[in-house]
Amino acid sequence: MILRWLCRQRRPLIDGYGHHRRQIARDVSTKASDEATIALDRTRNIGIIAHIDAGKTTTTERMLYYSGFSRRLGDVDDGSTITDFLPAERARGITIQSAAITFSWPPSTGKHPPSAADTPRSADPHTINLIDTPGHADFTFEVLRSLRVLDGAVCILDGVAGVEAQTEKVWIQAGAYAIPRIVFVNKLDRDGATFARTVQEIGSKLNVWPAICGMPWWSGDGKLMGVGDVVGLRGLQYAEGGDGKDVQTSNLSALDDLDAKFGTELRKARVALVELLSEHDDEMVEHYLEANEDHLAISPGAIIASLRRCTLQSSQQVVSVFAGASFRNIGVQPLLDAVVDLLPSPSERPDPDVKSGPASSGLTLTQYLDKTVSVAKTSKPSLALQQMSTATALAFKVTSHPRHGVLVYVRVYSGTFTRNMHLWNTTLSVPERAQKLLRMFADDAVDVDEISSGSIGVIPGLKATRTGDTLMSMPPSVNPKNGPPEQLRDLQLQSIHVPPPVFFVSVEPNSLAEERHVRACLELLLREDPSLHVTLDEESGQTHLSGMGELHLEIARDRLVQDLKAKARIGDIEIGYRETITAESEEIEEIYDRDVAGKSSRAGCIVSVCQLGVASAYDRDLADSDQERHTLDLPDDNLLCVIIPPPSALPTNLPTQTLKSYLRTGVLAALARGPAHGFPMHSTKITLTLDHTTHLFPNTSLSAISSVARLAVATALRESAKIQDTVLMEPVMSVRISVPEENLGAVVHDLSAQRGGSVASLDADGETSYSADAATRTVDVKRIYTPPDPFGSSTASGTGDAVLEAENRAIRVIDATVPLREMIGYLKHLRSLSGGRGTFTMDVDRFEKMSGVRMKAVLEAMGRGM
Ligand SMILES: Nc1nc2c(ncn2[C@@H]2O[C@H](COP(=O)(O)OP(=O)(O)OP(=O)(O)O)[C@@H](O)[C@H]2O)c(=O)[nH]1
Repeated sequence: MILRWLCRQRRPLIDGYGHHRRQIARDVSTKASDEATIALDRTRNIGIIAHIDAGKTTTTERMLYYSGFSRRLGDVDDGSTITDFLPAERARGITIQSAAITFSWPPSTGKHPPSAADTPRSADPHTINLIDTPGHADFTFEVLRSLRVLDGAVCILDGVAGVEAQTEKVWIQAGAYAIPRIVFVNKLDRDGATFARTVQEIGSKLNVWPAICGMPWWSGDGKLMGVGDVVGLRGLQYAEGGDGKDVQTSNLSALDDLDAKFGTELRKARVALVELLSEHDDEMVEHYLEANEDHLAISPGAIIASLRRCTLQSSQQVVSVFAGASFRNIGVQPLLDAVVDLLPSPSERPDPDVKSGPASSGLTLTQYLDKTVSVAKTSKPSLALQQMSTATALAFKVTSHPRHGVLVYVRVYSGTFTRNMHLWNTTLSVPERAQKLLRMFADDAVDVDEISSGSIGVIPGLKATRTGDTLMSMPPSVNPKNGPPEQLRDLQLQSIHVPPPVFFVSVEPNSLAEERHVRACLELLLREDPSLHVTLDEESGQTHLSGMGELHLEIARDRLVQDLKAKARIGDIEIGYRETITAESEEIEEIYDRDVAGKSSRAGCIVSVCQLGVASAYDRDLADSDQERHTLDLPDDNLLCVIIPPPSALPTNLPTQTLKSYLRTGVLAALARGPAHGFPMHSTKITLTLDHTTHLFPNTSLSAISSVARLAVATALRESAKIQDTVLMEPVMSVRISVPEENLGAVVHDLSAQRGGSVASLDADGETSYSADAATRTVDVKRIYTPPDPFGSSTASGTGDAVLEAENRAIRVIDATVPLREMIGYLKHLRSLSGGRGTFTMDVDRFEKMSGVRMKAVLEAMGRGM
């Protein structure tokens, strides 16, 4: 249509058909690129983050309802939500997987003439890709991998509980990815809700200035009726018991008749908002002066623009705060407007960093592609063109769908992925094919022809791609099996650090016949969730599945047995101890010589093992030898040092990288089982020497290389254990506990006397979390404006409210390190010590050697004995 129109318009002006066609193509492509720019500008990739139970799923359900995506309001409590669709989520009423869902806000009507320059962004429909993340600490990794691909986040706070421990943690993580955030204070309908204290905690615990844009509007008897729009100077009253679509709007003069006190408070809030913005945004000062220093005369458009500038500052100092109660359908539409008005489009986000091979390249994606293009331009122009159009994406989630099979969720960072495209997985160096492309609407999928830069979409049917892998489009001229041009082969988007697993279960197929299916299910589970690990103990034949927390493994177990129908016995959840050697082994020479699948295969190597950080008797200077040393970091602080022939001395089927990779696989298999107690090895240095005259043979295969490395390391570990006993190491957690002041003594005593914990710091009086590093705290809590609450001790509004300060002071924060074993079931105990008010978060701090007495107790409890 566009093309025909252009033809008619341009025919008299052109002088030749070729020129004509080029001109049209240019015009069409300019128009297409304008459309693409507008589409990108009108896209928001956002996440919802919060502490468990703050109301993320309930709020998401409202968003879907108001956007027209769903026609009914889902309820977490009766298991009818759209985003929590896994059976385990519905049964437990919690979010486990991040769900990605796309909708339009404001609802799209199909026809949208361009808006005038001064209308807010939220006047035009935007495509919102929303990810509802889990709040439970065991799923932190799930949150992290979602944050990695988001451009902005809505942080939901529970108006009764305030800023909770998990919120602080996720807030800091979002800050580390420089993700702009806005806050929604939810559950303000509940008894005991306090907007004022929650807002103060945003300053004291999250170290960011709260800019109140929406405030609760309570009736005289303390019932939440609606919200005050501080930017638009309006009161929004929601029909009681309604679905939230019936909203009565009152301007200031109407408010003065309706609820004069609230009108006065709304004016105060506007003054405080303009004052705060003026401190962080020079343009707001200009508006203020232009408005003759009248805070109320500044236009809402100017305020929204200022809030947006502050939200997008590289280190966010000001956060816009909105109020409501999702469950009562109050305050969600203004929050949606804020998502569009304040959070960035993909084009406003920094270019992602990339690494080349295992190391960071120090370049962003665009810089990297530009660099390879300029190199290629000098040699081969066609290559330059291919690289310019390279589409790259990060696979941030893999899941298996009952109807669509394995789905890989991707965030596209450059170019456009189209249907039927040949792809290259640069992390695994394997080709893939995108036969179909989908856009997900929670559990439903719609076919699309392309997924363009800045978008989130789904590629079904990929064979190998896992969460965290980088995918790249293949130029049509290249044989897909050979991979992309050399300069691009190694390009990877930064992946996500996976912390070490601390719990495990054994998985045993019910019968030999089930083994293959169980293995396939475990493989799928690992593709979905890289924070799970599977190790196969070659000697006992047992498979161990390990993860980050008890709930994490419980859910993995349910998924394996109930959803994927793996017929296997799953053992009890146990702590993942590690084993370490205390003596250096001698050098062990191993020659592997076996028939594999009817073919004889032979390889050899020499191995010695010692404790990491202890000088080895077998360290030798390679200056005069023809060998090369390569050092490889392995999980669990193990280190592999391989001494191998230089590339020129290696057979052609064994290039250095391949040789190292197969040696590494063999060594990892041996390290999975300690020699005395069968726990994975920790802090072990392995020196493996491979001589081309004595260890490589004409029939040396890759599997023989792995096997000889595994056997030699296992023997060396046993030899070391014969010289001196191995020691167990246990996970020690870094724990942050929040408790009321009056319970502080009891909790600290319990930690140090009963649980072997060591308290690292207690916050100073009146300070909360950020006080641990007071130097980094920039927010002066006394200067934060808060409107009055109908409940609780604070009734007076204003800044520096002494009552609120006293309330803040009542909660103290303890930072400690405690062995994980002592933290099992701790939440229940903490609740009993603190009248139900204590909360905590924990992460793995380190693995620590256990004393003989402690080790004995642990082994006895496991029925193993020393
Ligand atoms: N009174 C009241 N209850 C609410 C409100 N919002 C959510 N709830 C309730 O709070 C509980 C938790 O809500 P969810 O939406 O599941 O919270 P979540 O943050 O998604 O929880 P996780 O996914 O498990 O982290 C449910 O019982 C909701 O009905 C609200 O505004 N007011």
